[in-house]
Amino acid sequence: MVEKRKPIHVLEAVNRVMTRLHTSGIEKIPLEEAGGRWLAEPVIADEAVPPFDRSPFDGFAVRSSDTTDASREHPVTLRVIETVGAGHIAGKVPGPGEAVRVMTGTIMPEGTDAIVMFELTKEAEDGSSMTISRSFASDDNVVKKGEEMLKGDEVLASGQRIHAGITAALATFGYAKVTVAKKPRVGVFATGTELLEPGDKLEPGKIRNSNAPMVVEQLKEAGAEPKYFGQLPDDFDHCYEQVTDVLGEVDALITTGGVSVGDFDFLPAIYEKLGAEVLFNKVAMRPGSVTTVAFKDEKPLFGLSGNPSACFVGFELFAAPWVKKAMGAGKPYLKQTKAVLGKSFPKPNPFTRFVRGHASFENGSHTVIPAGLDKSQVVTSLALSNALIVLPGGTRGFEAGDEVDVFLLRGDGGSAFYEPVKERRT
Ligand SMILES: Nc1nc2c(c(=O)[nH]1)N[C@H]1C(S)=C(S)[C@@H](COP(=O)(O)OP(=O)(O)OC[C@H]3O[C@@H](n4cnc5c(N)ncnc54)[C@H](O)[C@@H]3O)O[C@H]1N2
Ligand code: MOO
Ligand SMILES: [Mg+2]
Repeated sequence: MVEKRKPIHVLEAVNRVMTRLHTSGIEKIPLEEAGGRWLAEPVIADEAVPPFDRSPFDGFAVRSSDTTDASREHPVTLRVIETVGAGHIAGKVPGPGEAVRVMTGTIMPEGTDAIVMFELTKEAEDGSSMTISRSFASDDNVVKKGEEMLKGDEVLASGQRIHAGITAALATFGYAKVTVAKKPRVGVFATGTELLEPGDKLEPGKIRNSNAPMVVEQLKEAGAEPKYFGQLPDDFDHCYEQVTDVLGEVDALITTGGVSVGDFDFLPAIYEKLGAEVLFNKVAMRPGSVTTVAFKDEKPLFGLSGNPSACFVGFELFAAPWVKKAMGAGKPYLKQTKAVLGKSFPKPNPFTRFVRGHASFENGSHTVIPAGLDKSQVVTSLALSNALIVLPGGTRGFEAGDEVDVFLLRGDGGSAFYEPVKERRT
């Protein structure tokens, strides 16, 4: 007699996984390796930025009081006493009627309080003087110390994913090493006697393993350190032995296939023999209803479906946010938005459906259309998708023009929480 599983809502399933302890520990890594990781501590300005008053132009540093009477009719000529480039400090202090030639980024010479760009001056052939025909006030064209940040300011809160702009801020404030959460090591097994590797020639009854390379890639996108342990045939003893063998080496383990109720679906029995705590083994969603998550000694075991689209969705909903939270992400979930359905989806479903779709942002509105065949077994729709369209379960389908919830795949910023979509429409 086949076991009857009780489906739980997606939100409940997500919460059961995400409320478990997430610890990978922290480490300090070189700035140049920190891209894609999450800040485990806030970035604090170690100094003001800019750290000194400086010139924003190639021009002349002047004493504004010398220019008060300058006009087109009565130009003022100042003696140029020195030339200073960025990184150098003026050696002389200009007196009345004197100016210093400075380049962009140069610290303001002592005694000067305004910058006149070259284009507004007339220089003597020999460079010994220059003439201006308008007045300048104190601080005109001076970039002031601390204009951008003051010493001790919080520049960035922790929990943000490090991109090029954050790298620039880290470099500015002297973070040659950056404190980040350690990458969780996540093991991957593909189960199924029918599986061949991508380089193999097809044989009757066999298919190429697409789940393992896909999940490894999803893990990389999520920022984890994937470790692919290979394929396992549908043999209980062999699978059990392999799973127990590798558990010590990883922080989490993902398997694909073998989680349903078939005669050779051994994952449920493996969880039982391991004494793992099964959080759920049926979710009210399509695809991926058989997705199972169990914990063995605080290590999650993600039993993803063998069907490629179900495997993909199960990863994005449960494994990816766990990985990101373990890595210190403040916003571990897929980015969520609303979009207009560009094409009708007439098939009703009692469960929430995550349709692989293509979202585009044009003329100020988001439109999303289903990508390819919407079946759990389908692989190619995944290649065309950049979004999951969330269609709540109910008794009728959806029409073009309906507003729908959308999860954006591979987006840079995520959401802080898994927003409960209506799980059932009436
Ligand atoms: N009696 C029932 N049968 C099934 C149910 C059910 O509720 N009652 N659920 C169906 C649903 S929904 C899904 S989804 C699948 C899930 O099956 P498993 O997770 O146990 O996966 P397998 O049986 O091992 O494989 C399913 C399917 O996927 C192919 N596969 C497996 N691994 C890979 C891989 N690495 N790369 C590409 N394709 C893979 C496999 O050949 C099968 O065709 O169960 C339904 N059945
Ligand atoms: O769990 Mo299956 O993927 O719903 O189709
Ligand atoms: Mg099966």
